[in-house]
Amino acid sequence: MAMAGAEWKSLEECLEKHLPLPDLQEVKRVLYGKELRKLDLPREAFEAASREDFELQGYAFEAAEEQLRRPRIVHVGLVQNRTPLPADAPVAEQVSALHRRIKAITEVAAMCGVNIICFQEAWTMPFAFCTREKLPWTEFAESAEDGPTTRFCQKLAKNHDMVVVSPILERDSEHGDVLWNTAVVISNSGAVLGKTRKNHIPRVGDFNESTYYMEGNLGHPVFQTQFGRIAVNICYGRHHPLNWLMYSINGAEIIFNPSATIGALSESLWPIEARNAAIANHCFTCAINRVGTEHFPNEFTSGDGKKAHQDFGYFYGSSYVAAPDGSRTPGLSRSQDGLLVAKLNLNLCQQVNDVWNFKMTGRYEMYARELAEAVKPNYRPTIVKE
Ligand SMILES: NC(=O)NCCC(=O)O
Repeated sequence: MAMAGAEWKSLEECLEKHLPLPDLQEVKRVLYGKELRKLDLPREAFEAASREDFELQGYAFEAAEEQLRRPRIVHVGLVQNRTPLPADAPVAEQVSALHRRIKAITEVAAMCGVNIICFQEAWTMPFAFCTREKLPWTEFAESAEDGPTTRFCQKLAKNHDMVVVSPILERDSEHGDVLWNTAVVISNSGAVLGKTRKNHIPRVGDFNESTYYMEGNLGHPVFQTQFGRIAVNICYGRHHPLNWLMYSINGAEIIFNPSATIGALSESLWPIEARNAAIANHCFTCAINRVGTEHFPNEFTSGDGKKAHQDFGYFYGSSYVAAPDGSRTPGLSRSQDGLLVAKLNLNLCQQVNDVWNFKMTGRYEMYARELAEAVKPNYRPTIVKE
């Protein structure tokens, strides 16, 4: 089956080009829950985005007014980007170029009043795990606590009074120098609030990440920020409903899903999974994917009998935000760097919870009991036969 690259800009652009207005409105109602109000972002922000050659979009999710609680408004920023330098450029130069790119995008986010910004998975490097080679890719790993990227993000956070979620390749020197796929959460004060690790490591296609790091060992931490309680479900974790659930059980109101995924594998799943998680868990979810094709110096095979190749496939961007009522923003483009700003009213989480009651009707105790049995080596599935 044909798989579009950069030439197919987005589902939204395609629908808008081809559907008559009344049909378009109905299609948007079904695809996006409802049409969200566009945010009135500052003109200078659009000018800067255009100068820096990235897309800027902004949408608002509304909630009903309450008598006892004031609206709990937070602006989130989702960043998707290409790697500016080729993968065979010197490591330090690639990292610096990415720092410069992210600084420019974060400055525009600040103009738009963003309170919490999240970058894409392993944002300081090409997604080189397909290669199964160690050097030079392991040289991109850094300390989560005081590596150069964390120090860079601390400055961004403090300068812009913004919480920064920075997904990196971590080297943990306190524990045998091992690598992890980690997101560092930096408070708007500039302090490192903590870190969380990718719980599910893919073993699909060219996602050979298990060659580099193990499943995370930090559980499902939720970070209390000045702007709300946040969690980070890194990439492949989005296929695991219980992973989303555990962040929600720990109180997450916004779950970020920084990702790196390609069209041939997951593009039809992408619009469903984070949106479904927002619905199922009465929270907001923010799905972020990188953009473009990354070429590697050496050929690698995919273990499928096909010819060796030097790229992973096409990272299709399409980052979006979904709300607990099932509504969602349109996606950013499939082909361009971008910043998506979303204004959330966190009161919506409890409002939807009170209507749909998934937290109340969830049979967690029954699942816990049954799962505890099911994972035992001598378990026999409950199948009733004639
Ligand atoms: N980065 C990552 O875990 N990708 C796996 C593929 C996918 O989840 O779509």
